[in-house]
Amino acid sequence: MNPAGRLLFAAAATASSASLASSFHLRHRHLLRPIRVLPRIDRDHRLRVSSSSSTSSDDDDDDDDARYDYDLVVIGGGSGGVRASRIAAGYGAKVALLETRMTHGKSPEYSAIGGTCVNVGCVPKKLMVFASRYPGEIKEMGGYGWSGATPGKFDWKVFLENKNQEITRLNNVYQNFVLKNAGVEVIEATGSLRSPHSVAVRHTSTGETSIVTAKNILIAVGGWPHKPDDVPGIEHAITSNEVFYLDEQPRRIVIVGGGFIALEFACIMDGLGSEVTLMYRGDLFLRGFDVDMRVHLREEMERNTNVRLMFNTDPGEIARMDDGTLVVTDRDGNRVGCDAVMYATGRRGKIDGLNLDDPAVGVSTTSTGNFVPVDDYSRTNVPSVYAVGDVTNRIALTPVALMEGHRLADNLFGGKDRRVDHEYVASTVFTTPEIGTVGYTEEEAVAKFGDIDVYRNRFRAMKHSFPKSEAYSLFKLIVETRTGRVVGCHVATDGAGEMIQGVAIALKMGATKEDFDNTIGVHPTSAEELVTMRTPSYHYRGGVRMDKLV
Ligand SMILES: Cc1cc2nc3c(=O)[nH]c(=O)nc-3n(C[C@H](O)[C@H](O)[C@H](O)COP(=O)(O)OP(=O)(O)OC[C@H]3O[C@@H](n4cnc5c(N)ncnc54)[C@H](O)[C@@H]3O)c2cc1C
Ligand SMILES: NC(=O)c1ccc[n+]([C@@H]2O[C@H](COP(=O)([O-])OP(=O)(O)OC[C@H]3O[C@@H](n4cnc5c(N)ncnc54)[C@H](O)[C@@H]3O)[C@@H](O)[C@H]2O)c1
Repeated sequence: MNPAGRLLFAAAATASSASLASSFHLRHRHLLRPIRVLPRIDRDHRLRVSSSSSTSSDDDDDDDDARYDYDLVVIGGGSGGVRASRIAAGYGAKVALLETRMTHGKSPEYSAIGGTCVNVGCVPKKLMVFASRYPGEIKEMGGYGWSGATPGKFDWKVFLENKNQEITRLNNVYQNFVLKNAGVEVIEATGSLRSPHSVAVRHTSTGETSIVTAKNILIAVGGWPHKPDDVPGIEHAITSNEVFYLDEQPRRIVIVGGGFIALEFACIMDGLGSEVTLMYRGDLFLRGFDVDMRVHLREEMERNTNVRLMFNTDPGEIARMDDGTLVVTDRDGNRVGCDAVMYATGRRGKIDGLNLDDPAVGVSTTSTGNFVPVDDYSRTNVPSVYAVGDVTNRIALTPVALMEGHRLADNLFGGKDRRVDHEYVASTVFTTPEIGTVGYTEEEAVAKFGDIDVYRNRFRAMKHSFPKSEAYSLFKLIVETRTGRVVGCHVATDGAGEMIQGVAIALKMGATKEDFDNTIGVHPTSAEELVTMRTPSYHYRGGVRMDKLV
């Protein structure tokens, strides 16, 4: 199971998405009702009512569609919201999408059209990953015969300026091409629910609020970084939102957390030349990932980065000094001086202000985490209100939000019946090396299947071997013995993200180890290891590890 999903679905610690889904159904039986698939909508056939002058009533007669201003109002212009509205409009639905800002920036929102991923997530993060890897490349050049190369000096301001230009370009593409061309009405406004069929629209430019009505409402507001509130001085700490807009590169940074964001930024900031201390409260970071991969990454980071790894520790206090620097004192009294403290301690649904708990709205939320629970069709407990993406606390990844939004639009307006499918979702932690993963970890597979065969190889890739760098790759395949099916693949290597995408297709199709064996490799690559590991490294029978079968 995808680690992100596994963590998020911790309560439903079952091993397949089918069982995840059924456990979800048991817990949320009250949410379930038969899905009603609508016929394709004839765009020109419908009565259109100006959004500002609407007087539509809110009672629940679904058949009288014409009295609503829109077929669909989407709150939140991120991955899930953009995809749902674009596809819905493509089917002919009248769609309005509300997003608080059209341009990213250092503002209370940080995000803008395109959502977290585009503005303060995947995209700027990946640009920073690219920037951070040049020094490593240059270090190895000597082995290849280049002399005199040095990485020079990283200019944070230049990078940020270029990054900001790129994100502004993407904001424009989303607003003026992706959505406009699809026929979606994009409104720069903040939405909140007034009833199951009406949304208050607070326009960002004027501050004025109007009410629009919709046959269907989609909550796609995403998430927001969460900082614990029991640490004195926590107000001095930044999150991933702010790190993309810091005026200066912190010379020393303390990063708190042990998940995707903490690990990625530890490697990024190290590569860019900051002194990094990673504080993680557990024994080993990336909980939920295959244990071998976690250990391997720790070893690689210890050997090849300057990141100071502090486990079993948590900040007890953050204090600002007279000179503006910060001191983090951990719960054991260790003091670490720095210029910035970044918390990457998880994210919560951004539902504040959505008015969901108003009795006139009545959308259920979780008691912790500000999430909106939904079923396999992304339905909330209120028939006309749906939710997709991070706010639903399923798997917090962009492609998952895209799939959820797409399927919802297919169901509502495309005459289809498509449940969301969270099985075999691949993901990658963009550390150096990257950790790519799809399917079950070794630990999960043993617990679920009892009998498994594990193929494992640790090696030095040709690129690093030649300059004699101490950088290693680790590849693992987890095979269910009974069926021969490959149920998990985990790779720690350069380009793991590019590699794991292809493997995910094979696993999704149910590929067996024999299928992998019958596949001819691409030579010379690291990826060919996936089809050349012929002998199991060890086995489990009845849940017991055996180095050799007897
Ligand atoms: C630092 C970081 C790095 C990441 N890297 C990756 C990665 O490499 N790969 C990956 O797959 N995922 C990554 N993610 C996760 C990914 O960004 C999210 O899973 C994805 O953006 C979720 O999409 P969404 O549609 O649920 O919400 P979002 O993309 O968060 O979009 C929600 C939008 O709604 C707007 N909004 C909120 N409330 C309102 C309101 N009331 N009215 C109007 N608008 C509102 C917000 O401004 C926001 O733009 C990363 C996340 C972070 C924080
Ligand atoms: N490459 C990617 O695909 C990518 C990158 C970044 C983020 N994401 C998505 O965004 C989500 C959020 O990322 P994240 O890293 O913030 O969350 P996360 O859930 O991955 O990690 C949170 C970490 O914070 C720790 N933590 C939680 N509360 C704490 C506390 N009070 N004190 C100390 N530590 C605490 C947890 O133990 C965990 O290690 C991820 O789960 C992932 O789905 C994906």
